[in-house]
Amino acid sequence: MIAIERISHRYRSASTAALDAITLDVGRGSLFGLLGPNGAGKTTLISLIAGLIAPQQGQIRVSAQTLSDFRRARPNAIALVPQDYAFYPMLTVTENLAFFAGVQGLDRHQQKARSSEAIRFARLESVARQLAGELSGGLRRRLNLAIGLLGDPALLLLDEPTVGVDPQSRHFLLDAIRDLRDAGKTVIYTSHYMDEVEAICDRIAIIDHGRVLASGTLAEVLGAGESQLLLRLDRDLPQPLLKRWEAAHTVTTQGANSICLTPVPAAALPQILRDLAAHGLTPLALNHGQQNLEQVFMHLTRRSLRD
Ligand SMILES: Nc1ncnc2c1ncn2[C@@H]1O[C@H](COP(=O)(O)OP(=O)(O)OP(=O)(O)O)[C@@H](O)[C@H]1O
Repeated sequence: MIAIERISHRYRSASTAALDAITLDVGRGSLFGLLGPNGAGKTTLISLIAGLIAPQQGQIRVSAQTLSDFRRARPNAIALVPQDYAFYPMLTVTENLAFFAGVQGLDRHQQKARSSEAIRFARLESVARQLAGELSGGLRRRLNLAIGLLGDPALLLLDEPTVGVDPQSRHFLLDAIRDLRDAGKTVIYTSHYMDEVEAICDRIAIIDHGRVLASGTLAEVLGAGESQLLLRLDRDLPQPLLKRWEAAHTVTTQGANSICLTPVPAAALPQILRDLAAHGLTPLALNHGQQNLEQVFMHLTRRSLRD
């Protein structure tokens, strides 16, 4: 549905580009996760897709049209649910929805129908008459989402929709996002939370410093990581063995007597076990396999998602 072709963007006051020749394809009806640490360029990218800022280089095509032609033909088809709360705290939930439905140019009948539908979908019935500024963090996020749904968008852009919410609302929001995808909407979703992205997204892209480091299905991106061996031993690793392993692997300490070796192809396991036996060490726990998304991310960026 969306083809992002070599999009670059540099803010006026910035010395480096926020986006540097980003190319991505997002299929119709898919749930696409954009992962990256602070400052990676996620918000800039979805602001470009939403048409809030104009691309300086490259182009975005939606349903085979240029973004501006698509937006002109279907002004409400792309909705952005921003990171910040985008409603009036002094208005009630219902008044906010009525106001934003009006902004979207819906007629009276549509305003009523779409507001009721958004309240129902976000399960805001019990707080419909409450001031938005008095809602809990989770309910505010749900109101943000409800406002984004008023125009019945085909493409929904969600910028960190679960930041600062309680576990129950987080669960609700993730289920709701999945339901939107199941109803045929295309959803692009940015997050710091690996577990969320692993749980709900069909495809993901890891971005950092404005570049795509990996993209594809979860299995494809995980496949780009290295195999690793996590070991918990009955005592400290002796220096000679550490030196020997460091010649073939990256060895990191993970806590008392726990270490992680990467890369460790399956064929290297028998020798590692022989090394342990030769030094009189007993593995208390041993876990060999693929890295998870967090580890792949660290491997690709050399930093944690929450730096
Ligand atoms: N209005 C602006 N003017 C100048 N530089 C900006 C502006 N907005 C963002 N940037 C810079 O552009 C880069 C990308 O920022 P962006 O907000 O897109 O990242 P992000 O991945 O969404 O980060 P976060 O998770 O913190 O929201 C950063 O280096 C940021 O400092």
